[in-house]
Amino acid sequence: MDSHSANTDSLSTATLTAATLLGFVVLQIARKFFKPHSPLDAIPSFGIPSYPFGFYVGSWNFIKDGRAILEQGYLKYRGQPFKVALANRWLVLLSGQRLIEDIRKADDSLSFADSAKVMLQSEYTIGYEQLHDPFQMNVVRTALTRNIAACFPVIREEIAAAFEDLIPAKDEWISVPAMQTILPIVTRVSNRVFIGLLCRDPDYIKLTTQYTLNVSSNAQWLHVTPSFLRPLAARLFGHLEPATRAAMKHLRPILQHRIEMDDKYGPDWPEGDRPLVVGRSTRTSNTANSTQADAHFAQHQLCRQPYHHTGEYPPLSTAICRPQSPQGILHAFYTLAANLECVQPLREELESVVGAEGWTKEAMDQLVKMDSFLKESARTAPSGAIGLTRLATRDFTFSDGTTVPAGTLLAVPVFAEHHDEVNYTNPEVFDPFRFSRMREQDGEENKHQMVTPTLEYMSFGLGRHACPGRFFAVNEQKLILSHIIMTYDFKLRDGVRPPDEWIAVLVKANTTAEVMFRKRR
Ligand code: HEM
Repeated sequence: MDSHSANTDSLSTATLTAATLLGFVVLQIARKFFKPHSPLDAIPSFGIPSYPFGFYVGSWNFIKDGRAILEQGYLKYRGQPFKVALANRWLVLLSGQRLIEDIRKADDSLSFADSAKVMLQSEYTIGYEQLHDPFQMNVVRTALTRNIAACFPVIREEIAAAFEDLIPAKDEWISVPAMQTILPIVTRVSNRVFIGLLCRDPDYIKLTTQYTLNVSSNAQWLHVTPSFLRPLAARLFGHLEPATRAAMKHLRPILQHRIEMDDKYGPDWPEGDRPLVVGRSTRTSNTANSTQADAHFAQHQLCRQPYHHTGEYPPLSTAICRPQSPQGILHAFYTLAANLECVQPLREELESVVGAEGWTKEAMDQLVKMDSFLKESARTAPSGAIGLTRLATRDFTFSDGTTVPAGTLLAVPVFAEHHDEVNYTNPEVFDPFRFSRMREQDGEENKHQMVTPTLEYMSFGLGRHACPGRFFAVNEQKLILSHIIMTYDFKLRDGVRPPDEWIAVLVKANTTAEVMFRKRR
């Protein structure tokens, strides 16, 4: 190629690039001036520079520092709606009791499942059906919640076995990576309830632990992938299909055994062999007996494309897609290790209550200080900066007259609400027994519990979509923390609570910190 044609080529490339950029700028300006008026225009935006393309700069800033932007927006607009830029859409924030109450009372015009489709990319990361399927909701609401007390012996057994495997109680201090140790323990304990002793299989532990982590990381890149490419991208690079295939290798024999037992015994399935939760679920099926319904449902699932299994089979969809459970325990453990003065009062309460009642659900209900400690930990370290995410499925008008059009994504800045002095005295202070003190007042004994969502405390959401797994989750957290407190002395290797890790509005408890354990003296 001679130098003249090389120059011409680079000139035409530069011209083409400049023309493309110019075209893009003109298109954006034209869109700004000619786009139809939207009710969203009336809602003030926050964190968006006023120059052209400010939306994109704002959305980039939000990815980097979403929590701080929300806190500042909250301080400016508390009680009024404001909006921030997400990668490709607005997110409208609603705060203050009046607007939160509107969300609480709303029907399906504000949809939780559709918001998960956007925020979690649930269709590709979990399986869309999982958030809709009445089967799994019924498993959690009825079969799981009603059987918590019956599950106690196996949960306790699994906690003891898992800790002994991963943190053997020795006389000398041993150091372990906190996240890599606690996450598999919690996953294993939850899975024991759903799938029995398969929960101990190292391959299954790895699979389910990794699955939990993949849900949020894959949701992030899928969120910025153009929507028409998502099905392909998820199929090529996502975790759902390979994880489902790998899990079904383990689950298939269990399901088949359950089906065979059901065919043989029907309702008289021998008690010892009966699954703890799935076999007792109540479903909306017309099948007369629920065990049979479950077994045939599972069989039906096996016949379908693997892509859909994860979303519909409870051991996978219900137990392991809940990263909040291990996260909640990890947060609480870091906080306890950073506030060792709390250990003695918690031990005394445990010794007194469990000494009298044994390791029962009734005993867990009486652990008022433990409940307060865990609730305060969840208040100060919720699973993210926002909660109560909803998608408007039709135009929706709030009680202050604000209208959002169908398709708008909404959320409450929960972290900011949890740190507002309107809601809490000294909100920045970690006060482990603030809720147990409240319960000492006459008439307040049964209030302020961790499982009770309120307008000021939204770690489990609020209203008709408030987490149905919270009764199980809180009992599990109490049992695990109790085991740690009664079995070990522990401390943070570096002496201070390791910082949480934020990306945009999501938070993870520190992933690299080491913690130290020895047998309790
Ligand atoms: C500490 C642990 C957990 C936390 C912090 C948590 C938190 C939440 C939150 C914030 C929501 C959304 C509520 C709303 O927007 O109003 C939710 C929904 C849900 N959670 Fe949990 N969760 C936990 C554990 C669990 C467990 C262990 C299960 C099942 C065994 C579970 C099952 C569900 C289900 C099925 C929904 C969807 C509810 C619906 O569609 O109406 N969660 N959870």
